[in-house]
Amino acid sequence: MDASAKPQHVKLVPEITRPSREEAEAAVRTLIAWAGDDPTREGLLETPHRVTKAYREFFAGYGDDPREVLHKTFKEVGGYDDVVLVRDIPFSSHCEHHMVPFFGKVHIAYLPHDGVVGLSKLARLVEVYARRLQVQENMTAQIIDAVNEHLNPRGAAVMIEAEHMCMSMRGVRAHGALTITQRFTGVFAEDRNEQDRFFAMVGKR
Ligand SMILES: Nc1nc2c(ncn2[C@@H]2O[C@H](COP(=O)(O)OP(=O)(O)OP(=O)(O)O)[C@@H](O)[C@H]2O)c(=O)[nH]1
Ligand SMILES: [Zn+2]
Repeated sequence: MDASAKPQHVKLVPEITRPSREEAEAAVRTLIAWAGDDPTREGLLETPHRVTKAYREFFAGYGDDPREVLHKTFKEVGGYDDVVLVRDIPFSSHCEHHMVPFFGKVHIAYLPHDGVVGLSKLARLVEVYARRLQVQENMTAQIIDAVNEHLNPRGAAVMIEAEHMCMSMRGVRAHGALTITQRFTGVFAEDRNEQDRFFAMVGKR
């Protein structure tokens, strides 16, 4: 869809002035030199172009609207109102502190109130927020807030398990350390049994 055709509510982050492609490529050349290499050598000549192209993909989530992902619900579900859980949704994102990847799995559960959403949409919702500069806690909160706002469930639960490259490739070099964040709302927050059921379904007990 043409970006200009998107509705106003797409503007999820404050307006920023996006630099031109040429300016972004010049910045990549600067970083190559900062790394200690020669941006004019043959193997690196096209790299700034590739990097700016890759950035469009890595950070495509800024142009995505969770409302568009979750607006369509299905009500003919035979009265089904028990938990719907999609677990092990793979994601990769970039930490906003170092701009290096963190990646792992997201588990999302909700107790339907007024219809259900297409299962793929929960994975699409993860992409909306993963393809931005992130911290894991914020991504956890944003996902559950979107589920609550757009599906109005009786309860929701989100857990993210991720490895942060800024903690393994550099800095403390804690290879394999896993960060787990979780958030419960509604029935999941109030009822320990529902939380336990969630943990059992994601294989955490
Ligand atoms: N809470 C949280 N911290 C994160 C996340 N991603 C990266 N970090 C942390 O952000 C912190 C930034 O700390 P600073 O002291 O400002 O930066 P630094 O000197 O590069 O820190 P070190 O990684 O300890 O070398 C580090 O502790 C990272 O591990 C995240 O998703 N959530
Ligand atoms: Zn980091």
